Amino acid sequence: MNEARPILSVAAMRDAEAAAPCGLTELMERAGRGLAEATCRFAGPMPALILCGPGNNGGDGYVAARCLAERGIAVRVAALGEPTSDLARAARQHWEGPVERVENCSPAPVLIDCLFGTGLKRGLDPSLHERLLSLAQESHLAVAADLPSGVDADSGALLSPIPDYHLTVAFGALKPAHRLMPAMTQMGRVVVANIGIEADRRWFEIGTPALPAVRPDAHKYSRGLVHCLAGEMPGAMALSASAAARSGAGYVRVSTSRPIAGLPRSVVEVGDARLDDPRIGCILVGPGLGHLPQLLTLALTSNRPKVIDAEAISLVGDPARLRGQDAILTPHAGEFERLFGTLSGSKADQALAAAEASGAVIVFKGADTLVAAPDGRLGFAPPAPAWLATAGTGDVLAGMIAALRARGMAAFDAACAGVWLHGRAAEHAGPDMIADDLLEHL
Ligand SMILES: NC(=O)C1=CN([C@@H]2O[C@H](COP(=O)(O)OP(=O)(O)OC[C@H]3O[C@@H](n4cnc5c(N)ncnc54)[C@H](O)[C@@H]3O)[C@@H](O)[C@H]2O)[C@H](O)CC1
Ligand SMILES: [K+]
Repeated sequence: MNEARPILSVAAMRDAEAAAPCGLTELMERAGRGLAEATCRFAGPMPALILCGPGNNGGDGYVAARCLAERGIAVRVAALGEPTSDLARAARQHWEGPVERVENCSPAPVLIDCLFGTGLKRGLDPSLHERLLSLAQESHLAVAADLPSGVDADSGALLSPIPDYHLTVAFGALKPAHRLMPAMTQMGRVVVANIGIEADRRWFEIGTPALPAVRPDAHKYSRGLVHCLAGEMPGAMALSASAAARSGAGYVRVSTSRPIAGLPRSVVEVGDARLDDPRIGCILVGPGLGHLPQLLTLALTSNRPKVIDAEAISLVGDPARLRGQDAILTPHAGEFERLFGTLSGSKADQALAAAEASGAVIVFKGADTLVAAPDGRLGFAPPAPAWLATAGTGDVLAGMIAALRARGMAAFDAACAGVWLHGRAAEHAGPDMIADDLLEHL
């Protein structure tokens, strides 16, 4: 797997800052320098206006102003008032230029927002967010330092309206909001400035997967047998089974009571089949299931790994029923709520709570898909095209994950890999794709 980018909550970021051997002053210096560097690369030598807030996000702004001025860029600074933290006060003192007032400063081609970062506690006052929106509107490029001011770093919620940014420079590590809705869609390109902190890697952005190699002595069973349980609407399982076959499973079979149209000829249809067959690498139940709870019950009687998708998720009834199962669940928001109820906290908190309650790997789908493991690992999907939001793409994802699991990947790794490949397949398929088209890009 490519070096996955770590994601730190506000609390984890504070711990990492405190543990940094270089000290906080140097961290701020590196953050400000990284912001100036990224802005220059992105915007070139255009004149810039930096808005500085009272805390350390503002401190980064004063450092960036000094660095931009050293590069010969025409930079102005406007502040909300005097800095309130010692670090920011020191950074302010090292800025030798004038400091204007945010309320009445004039705009510039590049706007750099250093008003608030991870310390935001509530939405900006209406007059301030209006001012931010209008200064961004009058600029050519808007850059956010760490986070757009108005975004809750842990949940991705907008505490007050923000403009659309072209660039967001995260310091040290991504924060959950960089990969959560709705904030993630307004940040433009997100880059991480390395400031030399040691980041915990239990939460991370899902990166390019390392897929198991096909061994020279492979045969169809050793490459992974996926057993699909077709339900009342077998078209959905045709998509899943095709996706499993195209995702490298050695053998895909579907148990069904009637012929299924649209299956590749390599996928085998069977009547009754034993589900305790040790050759089964993964069972898939849910796509097109309809009201056949007995098929879920059947799947749960087997000790084989399983992917539980779609209607089957709601039919589980009680998350505790999954304890001891080697299961991956792939709910969208509605299915998630039907099984787990209304959980509190951010989407990240909810995904982790669901994984803990069920003992299963949870793929909590959406524009900001998360993969949560019961042991606390959490993968955040990199942004995927919005045109994935169409009927049947979930069936394809479930089939892909089942194949990767059957190929011997661990449940959490298979789920992360499936989510990543699904997003990239959609990029290749293009905006006019339907779910069937994804199969040609796996
Ligand atoms: N992560 C690192 O290693 C480093 C991060 N740095 C930067 O510091 C900010 C976080 O700084 P902090 O001082 O904790 O918070 P803020 O600057 O975001 O703001 C805190 C300040 O603002 C007040 N406040 C909060 N919300 C509001 C509001 N809606 N209206 C008015 N005032 C508000 C709050 O009470 C505080 O006084 C991080 O994002 C990085 O940019 C450092 O560079 C060091 C390294
Ligand atoms: K900011």
